[in-house]
Amino acid sequence: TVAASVAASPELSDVSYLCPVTVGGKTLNLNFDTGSADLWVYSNLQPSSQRSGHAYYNSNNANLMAGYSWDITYGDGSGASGKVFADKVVVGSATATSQAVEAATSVSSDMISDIESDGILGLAFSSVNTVSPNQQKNFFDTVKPQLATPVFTADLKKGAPGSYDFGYIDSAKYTGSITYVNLSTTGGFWQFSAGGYAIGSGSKVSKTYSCVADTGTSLLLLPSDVVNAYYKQVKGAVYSNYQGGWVFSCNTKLPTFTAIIGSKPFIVPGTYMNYANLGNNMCFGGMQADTGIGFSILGDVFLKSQFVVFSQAAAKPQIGFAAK
Ligand SMILES: O=C(Cc1ccccc1)Nn1cnc2ccccc21
Repeated sequence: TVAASVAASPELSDVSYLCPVTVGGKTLNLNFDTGSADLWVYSNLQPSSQRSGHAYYNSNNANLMAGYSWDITYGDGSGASGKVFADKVVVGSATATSQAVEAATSVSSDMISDIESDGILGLAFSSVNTVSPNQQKNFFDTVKPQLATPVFTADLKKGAPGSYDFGYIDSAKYTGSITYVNLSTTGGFWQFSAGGYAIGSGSKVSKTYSCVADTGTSLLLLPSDVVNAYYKQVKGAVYSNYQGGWVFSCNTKLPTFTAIIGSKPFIVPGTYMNYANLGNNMCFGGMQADTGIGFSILGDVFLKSQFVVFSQAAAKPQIGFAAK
C-alpha cells in the first residue's frame, strides 16, 4: 500500500497552492483543487501563444481516448477545454498507471496569465468530472485501491509550503482531535453544514450555513449578514464597488473569525483576513460575500488555518478539521 505526500507551494498572496506532478514523464506544477474533479494540463495541442511561460504535456506518445473531450468552466468564469489521453500520473509515491489526462486545446486568458500553474488536479468527486461521453475518475479515485485507507489531507500554510498527503493521516501535522462531519449532499463537492460563527472575542452566533471546502478558491466566501457583521468590527472598512469587495487600511487590526463545525470552534487568525495589498495603503479582505453562489465557500483563507481530512473511510464521506 501507498502513503504519498507532496509539497503544496503557495502562489503570491496564497492565491492557490501548486504541487509537482509527473504526467507522462513531464513534471508539471498543478493546482490541487477540491472544488473540481478534472485533471487537466497545458499541452502541445494549444496554440504556442497560450503556452508561453507554462510547462506543458506532450501528448504525442500518449494513448488518445478517441472521441472523448472535456470542457470546464469555474465559478469565476475562467475555464478550459480539450482532448483526453490515458497516461501515467505520479504524485509523490502514488502512481496512477492509466489516469485520464485532460490535455488542453484551449485555456481562458485569465488562467493563461497565471504562468505559475501548468493545470489543475481536481479532488472533488468524480461525479462532477466533465469528460464526455463517459465521465472519468479523478486522481484520488484512480489511486484509492492502493492506499492503506481512502483519505487525503490538506495542510496548507500562510505564505509557506504545506502538503497534501494521500492514504494516511499524519498525527504530527495537527494538535488536539479531528472533528468529522458528514457531507450534507451527494452533489459532488466536499459540502457540509456549519452550525454558527463568532467574530473576534464576540459571542457565538447560531446559524446553519452550507459550506464547500474548496482549495481552488482563494477567499472565504460567507453569507452577507456574516460578512457585514465582520467588517462592522473593522475600523474604516468600506465596500468598494471598484474593487468588488470589502477593503480597509492595511494597518488595521483585524478580528479573528471562528466557524462552528460539528459544534467545535475553528479559528482563522485576523492576519489571514488581510488578503492582498491594493496600493495606497488599502488592502482587500480575505472574507467576502457568497452572494449569487448558493452556498458558502471555505477557500484557502480558511483552509490554511486548519488541518483538513477528506475521507471516504467511513460508510459516508466525511470532512474532518483539526487545529495545528
Ligand atoms: O469555482 C469555484 C467556486 C466558485 C468561485 C466563485 C463563484 C462561484 C463558485 N472555485 N474554483 C474551483 N476551482 C477553480 C479553478 C479556477 C477558478 C475557480 C475555481
